[in-house]
Amino acid sequence: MSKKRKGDETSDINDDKQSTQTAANEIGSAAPSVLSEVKKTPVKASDSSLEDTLFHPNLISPLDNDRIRINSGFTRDSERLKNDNHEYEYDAVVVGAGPAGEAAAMKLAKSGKKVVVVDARSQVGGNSAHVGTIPSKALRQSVFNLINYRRDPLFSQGLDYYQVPLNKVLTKARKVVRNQVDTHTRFYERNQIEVRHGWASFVDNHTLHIELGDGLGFETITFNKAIITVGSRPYRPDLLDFDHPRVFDSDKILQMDYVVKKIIIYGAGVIGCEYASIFTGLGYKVDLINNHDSLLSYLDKEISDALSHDFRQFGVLVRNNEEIEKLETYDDCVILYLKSGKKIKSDAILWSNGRSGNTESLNLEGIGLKANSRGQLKVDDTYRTEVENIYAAGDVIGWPSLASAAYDQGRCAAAFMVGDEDAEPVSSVPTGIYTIPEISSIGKTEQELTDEKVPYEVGQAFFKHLARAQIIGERSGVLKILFHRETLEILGIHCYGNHASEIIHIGQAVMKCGHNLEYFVNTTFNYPTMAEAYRVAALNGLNRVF
Ligand SMILES: Cc1cc2nc3c(=O)[nH]c(=O)nc-3n(C[C@H](O)[C@H](O)[C@H](O)COP(=O)(O)OP(=O)(O)OC[C@H]3O[C@@H](n4cnc5c(N)ncnc54)[C@H](O)[C@@H]3O)c2cc1C
Ligand SMILES: NC(=O)c1ccc[n+]([C@@H]2O[C@H](COP(=O)([O-])OP(=O)(O)OC[C@H]3O[C@@H](n4cnc5c(N)ncnc54)[C@H](O)[C@@H]3O)[C@@H](O)[C@H]2O)c1
Repeated sequence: MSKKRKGDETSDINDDKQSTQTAANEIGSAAPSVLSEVKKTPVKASDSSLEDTLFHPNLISPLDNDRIRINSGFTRDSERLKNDNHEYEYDAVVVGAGPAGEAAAMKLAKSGKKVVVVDARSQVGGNSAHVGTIPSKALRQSVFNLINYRRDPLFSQGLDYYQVPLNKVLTKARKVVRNQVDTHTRFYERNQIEVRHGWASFVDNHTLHIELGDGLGFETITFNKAIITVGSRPYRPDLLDFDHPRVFDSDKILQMDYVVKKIIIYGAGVIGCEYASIFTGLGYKVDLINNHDSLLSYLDKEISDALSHDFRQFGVLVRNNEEIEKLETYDDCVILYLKSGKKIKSDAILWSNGRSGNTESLNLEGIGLKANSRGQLKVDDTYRTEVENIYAAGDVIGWPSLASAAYDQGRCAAAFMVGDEDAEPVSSVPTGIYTIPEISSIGKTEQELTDEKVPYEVGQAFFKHLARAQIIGERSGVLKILFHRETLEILGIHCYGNHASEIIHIGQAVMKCGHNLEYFVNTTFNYPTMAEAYRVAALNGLNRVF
């Protein structure tokens, strides 16, 4: 009779596994499912058939017939690259390899679909990686570093102040773009997603024409379903001659190769404000022409005011409620005439007044679709267009026109396409504006809560009082938490200051988890940190409640 000793329970489990494995091998099922079976079946010490069995480890012999098969249930690889049951070459085609297209393609591939991505550029990444988010943020970072360097007395003594050519600071941005393209190219490769380069247009609901360029002619492919993720491009009114070397939009500005002293930025949306920060940081004088009566009027009013104040401090001349009448271009300058009668002379103009969806070249008539006047497509809650097998996501559907949301929308569109039951359309998106300093927010503004007659209260933390902010030399900045004065539910968070776009995510997570303001008071924050602003703001707000 065997004796029970330390580890007996383990030996029982192993013994049980052994016997189950033998049975499993006979019917060809996989070892891993056996292991999970073992965990579910507790072994009783009094089981007499096991008591006589000695403990021994599971020995693997390459000479026996045990083989771990790929179709064990752990992976769907075996199903990948097999078409669904239909007559077309591909289960799905994704038109556009920006964030929306990439996310859609990844989700489709992971769901076992045969997918092809078509993009007009010779590299993946979309406008986001080539001319939008990535180069502008990398450029901003270089300018931010330059500003800090100039401000720091350790480095700035004896430093000649000169205007830095945009092209010079763009060197770093180009490197980041290249790295991003490499990273995203690998994603497609690793997931065995075919990528074709050329301009796509629809022949009909199941056929795509691809113009290959470079005299290579064209090809046609057939597909069961499609996702349109063609993104957007700067809106170019006929009023301006964009071929002139002093007239730029946000794509063309990345090619500017001369130094200017003054620049007009027409359009004070997100792009206009971000570039106003970049150009003043480079030492240029900026005239920022705003069609509205305040900057980024959808933001918290105090934050919009703080941005205007800081812009003025840094030499941006903000001109509100103005509209273009005409632009004259000369070899050595441009002159902007405004409807108010003003005229502004400058070295160049950056037009940043909105974007249009890239739908013209898609031959939408071929599939019975029509875009709106801004080239955007209408979709339902599942990202399906009015044509049953055609979906759309990203900038081409309009709101919110952000890379962050485009990625989620693309993934969700594909999830709905493959019938995922838990897919949810994108609804709450944080704002992240990379001016210097940054702005970020989530939830409602004071104006919205006042209009809705919600009894809210405000908690504030000014960065200049935080130890971490003082250490890193942060001069301006504020975190505002708006909360319901009775339930303490967090209703909105608004942040102005460097790292705002990171700081906001702490609040976003807390809101999403359903915690109220007390979370920030009952949680110990690292010290010194910028995150500590949440505790300071929460206490400040609670002190107002009576
Ligand atoms: C200057 C600037 C800064 C920005 N900064 C930010 C930021 O900081 N944060 C943020 O979240 N968002 C930012 N955005 C917005 C962000 O870039 C867009 O929301 C994002 O690129 C949209 O992604 P998308 O997948 O819809 O399309 P896109 O990135 O526009 O990609 C679409 C792709 O489709 C291709 N395509 C178009 N038509 C065809 C066709 N007929 N056939 C084949 N291919 C075609 C294009 O070549 C392109 O590669 C910024 C935008 C700009 C312009
Ligand atoms: N940090 C960021 O998140 C970030 C940075 C830059 C750009 N973006 C995205 O890029 C988009 C474009 O930014 P923007 O600053 O150029 O413009 P915007 O969308 O903020 O609009 C600026 C102005 O142009 C008008 N407009 C927009 N599209 C138009 C069109 N097709 N025809 C005529 N007028 C039009 C608008 O009504 C507005 O008055 C934004 O929607 C923004 O989401 C985001």
